[in-house]
Amino acid sequence: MSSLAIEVQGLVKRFGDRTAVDHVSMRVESGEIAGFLGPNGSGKTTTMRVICGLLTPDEGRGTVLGLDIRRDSERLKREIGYMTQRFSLYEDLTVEENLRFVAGLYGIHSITARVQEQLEALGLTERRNQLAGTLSGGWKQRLALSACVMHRPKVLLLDEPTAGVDPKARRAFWREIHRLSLEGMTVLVSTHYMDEAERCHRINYISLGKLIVSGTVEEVIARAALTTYLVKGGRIEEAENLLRAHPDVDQVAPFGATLHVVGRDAQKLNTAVMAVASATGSRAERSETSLEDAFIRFIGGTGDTQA
Ligand SMILES: Nc1ncnc2c1ncn2[C@@H]1O[C@H](COP(=O)(O)OP(=O)(O)OP(=O)(O)O)[C@@H](O)[C@H]1O
Repeated sequence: MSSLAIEVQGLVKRFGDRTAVDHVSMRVESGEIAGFLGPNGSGKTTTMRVICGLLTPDEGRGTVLGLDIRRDSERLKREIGYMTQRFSLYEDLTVEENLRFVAGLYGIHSITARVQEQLEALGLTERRNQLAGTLSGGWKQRLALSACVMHRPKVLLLDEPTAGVDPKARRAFWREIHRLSLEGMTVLVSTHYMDEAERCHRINYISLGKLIVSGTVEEVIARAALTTYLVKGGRIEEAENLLRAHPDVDQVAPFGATLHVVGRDAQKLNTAVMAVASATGSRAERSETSLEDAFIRFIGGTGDTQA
């Protein structure tokens, strides 16, 4: 079998006259954590639903674990774990009862042993008798993840699993994702958080239904071909206004008392930044371009204003 867990080509999904997914091709290697990023409404959820066989594409083809996403959709549903954005648990059941219920749905034979294993794997043992409704957001997500991998899927699709969860709980959640990946699970995860994108082996960026760029974080940043300066000190507000109005400057973003200044033409940006720094008594220094800068540049290229 190929080492590709997910391979889709030219996927198109329309809702009426709206094209939610527009000729998307994507490959995810086995055991890889692939990030799926893009503005709201750019087509991430729809693409995931097509990949797991819940929606039939209008055009295009694809395989997951060698299974055809159109023909083998019923088998696919058993091979894939899918955590939706609003994954719901039974709030008036305990953690353990929720897991036992899910194990029953999947027709798992030795439910007690499997549930015990899942409780331990996700650090939920101490909370096994707690009502799911009383868990914090982070623990609810861990329980949801636990439910989604109960049937030991080889591919896991996670749709914004950590939205609204605090940083500590997000970190714990990502430890689980990495653990599952080390065990050989392939993960496709959508997120709006840049730090989460950086935890992925590769990322895919979609805008207005079109896949704009795929690659490692370094490759994606390099593809944006941007130059970045940090400007600080002096009359910083005046510097910000001048830089914003400058034709050779593409982005100006304040981070505390520092301006993050980005441009496509390194030479012209250098000239612009140095002139403004000198006029306003500020200091300017070259800096690394961030993933966020790169994404904003890609959105600029597609005319999507939803970022
Ligand atoms: N069942 C549906 N019927 C009609 N339009 C839909 C349906 N599902 C999605 N859409 C539209 O398709 C587009 C893509 O939506 P989708 O939910 O896939 O985006 P997304 O990238 O997951 O967004 P978000 O980050 O907000 O979750 C949106 O314009 C959405 O309104």
